[in-house]
Amino acid sequence: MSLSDIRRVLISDSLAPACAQILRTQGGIEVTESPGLTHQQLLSQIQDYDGLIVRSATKVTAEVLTAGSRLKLVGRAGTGVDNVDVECATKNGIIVMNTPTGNSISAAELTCGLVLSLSRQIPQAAESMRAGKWDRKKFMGSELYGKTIGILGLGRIGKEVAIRMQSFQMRTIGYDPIIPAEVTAQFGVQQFPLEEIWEQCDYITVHTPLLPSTTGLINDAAFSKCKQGVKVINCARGGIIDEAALLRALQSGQCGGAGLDVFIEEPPRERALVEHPLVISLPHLGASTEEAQNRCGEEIAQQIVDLVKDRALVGAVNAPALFKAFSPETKPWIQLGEAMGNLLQTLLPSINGNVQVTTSGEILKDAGSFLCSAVTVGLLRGNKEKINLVNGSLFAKSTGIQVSSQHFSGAGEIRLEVSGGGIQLVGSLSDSIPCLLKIGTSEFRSPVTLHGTLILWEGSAPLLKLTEVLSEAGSQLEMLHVSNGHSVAGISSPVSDLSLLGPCIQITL
Ligand SMILES: NC(=O)C1=CN([C@@H]2O[C@H](COP(=O)(O)OP(=O)(O)OC[C@H]3O[C@@H](n4cnc5c(N)ncnc54)[C@H](O)[C@@H]3O)[C@@H](O)[C@H]2O)C=CC1
Ligand SMILES: O=C(O)C(=O)COP(=O)(O)O
Repeated sequence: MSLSDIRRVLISDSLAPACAQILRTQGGIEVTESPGLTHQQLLSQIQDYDGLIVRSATKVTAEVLTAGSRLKLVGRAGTGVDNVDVECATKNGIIVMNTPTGNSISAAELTCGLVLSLSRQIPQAAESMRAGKWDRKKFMGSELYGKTIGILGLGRIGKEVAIRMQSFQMRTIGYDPIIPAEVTAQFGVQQFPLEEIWEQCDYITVHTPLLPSTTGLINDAAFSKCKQGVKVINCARGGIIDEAALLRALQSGQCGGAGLDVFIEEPPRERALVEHPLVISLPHLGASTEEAQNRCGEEIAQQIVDLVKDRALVGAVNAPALFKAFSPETKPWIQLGEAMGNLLQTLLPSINGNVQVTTSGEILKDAGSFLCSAVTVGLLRGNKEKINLVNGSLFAKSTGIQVSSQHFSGAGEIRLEVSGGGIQLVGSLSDSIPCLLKIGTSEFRSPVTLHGTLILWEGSAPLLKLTEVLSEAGSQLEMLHVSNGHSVAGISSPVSDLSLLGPCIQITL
């Protein structure tokens, strides 16, 4: 099963029309657009599709992924993939890809809009005008000028928020455990430990993914350390600000207002926050601009077309080994690893225990992990229906095979060794073509191209017998390699009866 073989795609959320158009015209893909499918409808239809494209509304659960028996890809036209069970997708060998930059500006602009709205209660004032009032006293605001905004999460969106709020001459401080302080200083954000952030801020905005470490990042304890009347904004994910703690802080006056675009449950059935007079709430609109939707729709479509055309793998969040299979430098090594794993599987009566992958040569210094995945895919091909470079290493663990790698540097040969069950195979590339050099102590006089259908036997070549059997079977000898122990023949098509040649094995790579 090739992961690039994507013929039918289902779009189950509302996306820009450009997405389907690019898939159809550039990828030759059949596209069904069904925004607003119910979970039950999705479950009953997904088996007909190779790819599914969603925004945040469709919940791509384990049930959906399992029902999608031919599903190879889930595309998220947007940033957060928390509506996709990525772990289950990986187990099932399904690529999950997103377009993380396409909607950053829109989300940042909306965040800034909420900061401004909170400072002057703009939506509340507009609402009171609509109700026929002229209430100038009630809506006394405060300037942003000279105030401090704390930005938690200084990635793509956090950075854009900082740059924009600086034009109001706000002081921008923040915290991010990954982005170095020197980097954020370049866009005007001074970082502090979280403990020192709370007491400094007039506004706090969160721009992190929802992780165990960010769930309830702003909670009762954090609110209690904040300035009285602090205003908070969440345009990231519901739950980063603890909703119950926020309600308590609003009721006590510790929090002076909140701008919420996202909720733990969407749409929120619990209405206390939405109905609170100091809360400005929105129905998850961060990415809802024409520009962001066009970008995300076009990008996800282009990424899928690139995959289908075998040009590149862009935006995949769960397939580091597969990514290597698209790079011209590493692609032939991946092919070699798969072919050697497959050869080892054919030579051994059963595979369990340890398989050792040994690389040598400077250019393979960091290749251990993706070559282990490639060897595993070859080892398990035929035993596991959906084995590929997305789930290779996960499958090895569950099958009781331990594939580990070691590397020898130095100026010697660049080669790959795969050993298991007492058999050692040595391979390398010859003009970028995967080749076998040795089986145990049998060293081939010239490299054996690992491609097409091969037959392998111990001993020298019974050339006459071989050509006779092959011609009777309608096949032809294409190459013959001999060594001090084994011989390998490349043949034009598989042969059903090899018994006339004695103990031979046939392998199709
Ligand atoms: N409301 C909406 O419609 C939209 C929401 N989003 C959401 O916005 C959030 C941020 O998106 P991006 O900026 O693109 O992500 P990003 O990955 O570029 O940045 C996230 C940052 O959070 C940091 N981080 C992780 N744990 C942290 C912690 N404990 N404390 C502080 N920082 C932490 C990371 O180091 C990273 O730099 C995501 O949750 C995304 O799903 C994105 C687009 C639209
Ligand atoms: O990209 C994200 O993370 C978002 O939250 C945007 O969600 P949406 O595409 O508008 O359903």
